[in-house]
Amino acid sequence: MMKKSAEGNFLAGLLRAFSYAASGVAYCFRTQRNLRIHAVAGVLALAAGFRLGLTGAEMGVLTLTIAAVLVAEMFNTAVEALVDIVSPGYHPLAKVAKDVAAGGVLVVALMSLVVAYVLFAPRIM
Ligand SMILES: Nc1ncnc2c1ncn2[C@@H]1O[C@H](COP(=O)(O)OP(=O)(O)OP(=O)(O)O)[C@@H](O)[C@H]1O
Repeated sequence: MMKKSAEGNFLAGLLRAFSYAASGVAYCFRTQRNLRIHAVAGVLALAAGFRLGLTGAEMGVLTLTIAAVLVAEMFNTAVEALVDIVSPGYHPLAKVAKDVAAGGVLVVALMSLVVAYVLFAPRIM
């Protein structure tokens, strides 16, 4: 009896954690235009990958690259929210935090263009 209720608590906790995480994803999609643009670009890239016959490993690399861009956008959103709580007024370190988080998104987005070129250029040319 005790064991069953412990399992129930475990499952309920797991479900609760999942629903918090899902609401974080939903928040980002609702409020972040760049994330929506990146997600659409990612879906188009995956469709093009299937159409052009990328191998399984290539599709894996493409998927991980798309995920890296989306995750960077989400962490950027989290950093922005934290900075806005901690430092609603101007602070040079708040600027550093936001600029570095945005820079991380820029780096991974630029690298994703390189990955797209390496994967798609040989198929297209
Ligand atoms: N509290 C602050 N102190 C100092 N500089 C800030 C502060 N808040 C924002 N900034 C500067 O303004 C820039 C834009 O900040 P903002 O919060 O508007 O983010 P954003 O990049 O426009 O993101 P989004 O439009 O997705 O909310 C930051 O990158 C940073 O350089």
